[in-house]
Amino acid sequence: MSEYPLMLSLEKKPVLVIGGGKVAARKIAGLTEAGAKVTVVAPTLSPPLDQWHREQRLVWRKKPFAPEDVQGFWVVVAATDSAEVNQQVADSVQPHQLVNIADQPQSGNFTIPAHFRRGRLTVAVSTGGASPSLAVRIRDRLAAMFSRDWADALDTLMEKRNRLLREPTDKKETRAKLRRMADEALESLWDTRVD
Ligand SMILES: C[C@@]1(CC(=O)O)C2=NC(=C\c3[nH]c(c(CCC(=O)O)c3CC(=O)O)Cc3[nH]c(c(CC(=O)O)c3CCC(=O)O)/C=C3\N/C(=C\2)[C@@H](CCC(=O)O)[C@]3(C)CC(=O)O)/[C@H]1CCC(=O)O
Ligand SMILES: NC(=O)c1ccc[n+]([C@@H]2O[C@H](COP(=O)([O-])OP(=O)(O)OC[C@H]3O[C@@H](n4cnc5c(N)ncnc54)[C@H](O)[C@@H]3O)[C@@H](O)[C@H]2O)c1
Repeated sequence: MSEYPLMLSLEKKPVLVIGGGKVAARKIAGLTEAGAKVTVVAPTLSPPLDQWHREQRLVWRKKPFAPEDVQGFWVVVAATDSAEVNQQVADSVQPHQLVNIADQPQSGNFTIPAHFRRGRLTVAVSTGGASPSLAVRIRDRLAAMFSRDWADALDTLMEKRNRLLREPTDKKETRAKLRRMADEALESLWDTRVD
């Protein structure tokens, strides 16, 4: 069976990260960028996470993981260096919780794809855990094909689209215009490489 790709709105949502090391820091960077309210359960924090804690960008519960810690969190990420603890996290969540297990993807119910952004454009690459290193390499090759100009172009497209959708014109005509706008953007920006 294949996985279902989705983009998750995490603004103000409580997210629990177990572990305070290198991998946890990367996940937390992405989560806070998405506006999540991150709580970390870990006996120790790496220097960057300790800094974020002092800046009150995360809540730190200084302790080893216990199964009841997952209660009340919509999203849970296990990123400790202990396979046993990570598996314990997977075993503690309820079926309605989203859980990512950094060292045993099949024990969780979501993984994080390698990705890059150009403003509102997100390009994500997943190998479903087959080779995270290959996903990163493919991501890097694709990223080189997308200049920074895509960000502005998408803002402009969104404005134009919203304006068009408000106009009381024929639906067919609107759709044709929207497609033409997309074609023009693609024509002018495709393969405008990053220097
Ligand atoms: C894309 C990215 C997103 C993110 O983590 O945010 C991500 N891994 C990244 C980095 C990275 N991963 C690894 C290294 C060290 C090796 C190296 O340097 O190559 C580095 C680099 C580093 O840590 O610096 C190795 C690794 N990864 C996993 C295992 C465990 C295992 O599979 O057993 C092992 C150890 C076994 C091995 O080596 O294979 C597991 C997972 N890693 C995934 C995603 C998910 C599947 C994605 C997919 O396949 O589509 C999945 C299943 C779970 C998850 O969702 O976490 C992020 C890109 C960062 C960026 O943007 O640059
Ligand atoms: N998914 C990925 O992208 C990816 C990439 C590389 C490695 N990994 C795997 O991720 C794991 C973490 O790697 P790392 O480099 O971040 O390790 P690390 O050594 O930098 O950090 C480990 C953290 O786990 C915490 N921890 C240990 N026991 C704990 C417990 N009982 N409760 C709560 N926290 C506890 C420690 O305090 C520490 O903060 C490893 O298992 C590694 O195999 C995953």
